[in-house]
Parts: sequence; C-alpha cells; structure tokens
Amino acid sequence: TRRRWRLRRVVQKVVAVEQAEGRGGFRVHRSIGRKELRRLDPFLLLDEFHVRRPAGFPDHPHRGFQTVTYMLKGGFHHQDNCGHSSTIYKGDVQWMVSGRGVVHSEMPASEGDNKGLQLWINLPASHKMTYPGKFYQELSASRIPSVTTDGTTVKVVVGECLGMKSVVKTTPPVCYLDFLQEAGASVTQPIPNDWNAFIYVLSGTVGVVKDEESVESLIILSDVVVKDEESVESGAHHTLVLGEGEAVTVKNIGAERAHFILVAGAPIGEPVVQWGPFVMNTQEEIDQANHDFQHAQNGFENARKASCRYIR
Ligand SMILES: Nc1ccc(F)c(C(=O)c2c[nH]c3ncc(Cl)cc23)c1F
Ligand SMILES: [Fe+3]
Repeated sequence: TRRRWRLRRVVQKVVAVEQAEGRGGFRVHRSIGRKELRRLDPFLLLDEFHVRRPAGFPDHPHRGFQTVTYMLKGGFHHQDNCGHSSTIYKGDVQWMVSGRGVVHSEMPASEGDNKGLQLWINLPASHKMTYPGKFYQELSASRIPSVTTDGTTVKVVVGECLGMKSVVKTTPPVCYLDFLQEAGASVTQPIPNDWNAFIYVLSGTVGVVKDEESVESLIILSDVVVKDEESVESGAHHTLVLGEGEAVTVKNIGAERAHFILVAGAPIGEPVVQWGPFVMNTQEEIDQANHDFQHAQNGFENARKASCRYIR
C-alpha cells in the first residue's frame, strides 16, 4: 500500500568543481569540505578523486575520525603503520577508523585512471582516541548487498536500508547508498528523521520529488557526455543537501542512466576543531595531536618521519 511520505526537499545545491589537492598531483571534485559546504554533521569531507600514477596520497596521519573509500574505477593500495596493507578495486569499499592515530599512504594500484569517493565521517569524543585497526574493514564488491527494483539498482555500501544490511556498522550510524537508475525511474528511500542527508550526483540528471505530484528538476547536467558509466567526459558534479523529512524520492529525469550516492547519518552534535588530518573537539587536543605526531607517540609510533609530510 502506498503511503504519503513527508519528503525531504533540497535545501542547498553545491557544485563540486574539480580542484588540485595537496602536492600529490591529483585532482578532486570536493563535495563536502568546500567553503560553501564546510561540514554536514557527522560528515567532514567527501572527495571524488581521480588519480593517475605517480600521484597519490603518500604517508600522512589521521586522528579522530574515520574514512570510507569506495572505488569506482581502477584500484587503490592502502598501507598503514599498524602493519596493515590492502588493495581495493572497483566496487570495493574500505572503512578505516583512525581513532587515536594512524599514518598511512593511499596510492593508485593500477596504471590509468583510478577513481573513487572518500568520505570522512567524524567520531564522537568517546571514540576519538580508540586504538585503530580493530575497527578496520574492507568489503569486496561481491559482499555489498545490492537490490534492483523498478529500474533502480541500490548498493548498500555502509549501514542498512530497504531491509538490506551492510556488514559495515559505523559509530555514529550512517547509511551510504549507491544508486544506478534507468531513465524515468524513481525511488523513494526512507531516512531516519533526525539524520542529516545529502545526494552526490556522479553522472546523469536527477530530480528530487518535492511531493508526489511534481518533480523539481534540480540537476540538468547538460554538459555531461556519458558514453558509459566509466567515462563521464565532463560534468559539474552536484551535491544536494536534503532538509527535514522521513524519506526522499529521487527521479531520473534524463535520457541516460543516472549514477548517484545518497548518504545520511546521525549528527554527533559536539564541537569540531579540525586541522588537516586531525579532527578533535578542542584546540588543545589538536595541539596534542600535532605534538604526538612530531614525537611519533600516542598512536603515531611508527610514523616514518622522513617520508611523512602533511597534505594541508
Ligand atoms: N589531511 C589531508 C589533506 C588533504 C588530503 F588530500 C588528504 C587525503 O589524504 C585525502 C583527501 N581526499 C582524499 N581522497 C582520497 C584519498 Cl585515498 C585520500 C584523500 C588529507 F588526509
Ligand atoms: Fe588518508
């Protein structure tokens, strides 16, 4: 039986224009983390990265948050100071809780284009100084639940929805869904009322339905020439921040298949003080993180100082 959902509408639309990031020679479409959309509690950053060798993210530290890396093309090799190294490829996801400290490098694993999404999710104060490694997970594409209904295929990258559950359970709870939608299809996705939520469009043209009757066509990616989902020739990628409500209805209003993610999470509601790769609650804790990193202690024990350099 159809029910009337109180639908979330778009309250902010931000274009992630491609930018050079750091000194690694790579380029990112920065969604959350740019000046117009600094943060969306509990989310700190969303980068759609596009990296070719020899560029990459050489040794750098993290403290106080977690990263979810989802590969769209090619692969990425992850090596950290907890003695862990792994490689993820297209469709795989890697979830790393840095907790009190990790130093790692993230480098392209294949010749050619290596593309993916990296989402930074904040940790509550209670979890910021946990030991890393124990909440560390990779998920191969084959283990990511996927369902197709009425022209929409949904993969549950993190969390649960539509009755499907990913084995990746984050604190705070987060739902991270990857949608592939045929032209004309629409899908309604319930989202817990008090969670913050946003859509990031990778390719295609989507509209967020304001209510059952109308489709407010928000995104006309007219300059996107999508030959196939891999080679989006160009395209200003859009972040759609969603307002209050209990669900969102997204319709593919273009002629091509649409590819987008819907990410939602419970806000933490604590003060955030961020300095590059350190995300804490107070400036003193940031100073301590810098001190610990400089002295290779409290989680940065194996920081190979020589090769460690900040990407600010
Ligand atoms: N501090 C700081 C500053 C700048 C950075 F670029 C990074 C960083 O590593 C990344 C930013 N986006 C990314 N997407 C994908 C991957 Cl694999 C890594 C990153 C970082 F940590
Ligand atoms: Fe990193």
